[in-house]
Amino acid sequence: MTRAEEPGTARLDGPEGGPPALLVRGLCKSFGGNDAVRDVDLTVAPGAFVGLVGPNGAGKTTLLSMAVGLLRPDAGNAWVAGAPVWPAQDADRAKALLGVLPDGLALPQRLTGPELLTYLGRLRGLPAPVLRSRVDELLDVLDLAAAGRTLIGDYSTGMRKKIGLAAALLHGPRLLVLDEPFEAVDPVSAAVVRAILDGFVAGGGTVLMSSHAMALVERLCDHVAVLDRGVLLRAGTLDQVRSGHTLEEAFAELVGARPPARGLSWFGS
Ligand SMILES: Nc1ncnc2c1ncn2[C@@H]1O[C@H](COP(=O)(O)OP(=O)(O)OP(=O)(O)O)[C@@H](O)[C@H]1O
Repeated sequence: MTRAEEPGTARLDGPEGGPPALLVRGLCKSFGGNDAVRDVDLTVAPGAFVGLVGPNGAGKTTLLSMAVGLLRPDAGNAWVAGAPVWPAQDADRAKALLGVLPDGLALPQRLTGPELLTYLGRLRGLPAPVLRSRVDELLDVLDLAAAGRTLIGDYSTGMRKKIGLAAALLHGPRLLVLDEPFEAVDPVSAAVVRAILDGFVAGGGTVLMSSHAMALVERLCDHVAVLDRGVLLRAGTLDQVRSGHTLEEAFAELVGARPPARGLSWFGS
């Protein structure tokens, strides 16, 4: 069954069968009295490609961070293919299934891209020949091979995003959770990333990604979730959420009135 539901709860279904790729129940987080995420429920079925959209400050990063084990929730939990994300000491199975590209990823500045991936692959216990060939392939496909001797501290923003994505993909996860994966990525690399993600979903993987790029979400995702002020306003298939409009129009309608667009007074005539 695929349907859009009431605010605060949503199912995002793909093919039937098995536990959800990601189950979120009652996630809440507040910072100093500001409710960043309010009691969010979300069910993402295996094989779904979900776009999480919302205005600046809507709570997307906070929600994704709690769902993957990077930020402790005030309440609620998440499960990856039935494996709990919280408490942290019970999250080994969930983390093995997860590939994460966090917002503002803190990367070791004094390692090169190949060193970082090799280090992470060893931590994940990948056999040496498998690790070597995956590192080479990822660097090649993401156009980072030529920068093999460059320290990550000297990477551009887009290169950092790509090495972060490579790190998320390295161990062959079943669920990718990506915070703004296309931010600062050049158009040629973006096409590569799109192809990687399409192939990942075609192979049975599941993607949940946040983005502000509505056209990109419409092009890539089969499901959309709209978050505003910490509340999940709507979730469902792309067509359900768009309901006959463009996603941008539907989004503007859902998140409601904002101050009207206007120029700056000191530039106006
Ligand atoms: N560590 C923090 N300390 C205090 N407030 C925070 C913290 N992290 C997030 N917030 C607040 O929580 C709310 C949600 O922030 P969040 O970064 O999750 O939004 P977002 O939807 O990802 O925004 P954007 O699209 O601008 O990246 C905002 O009001 C933000 O100021």
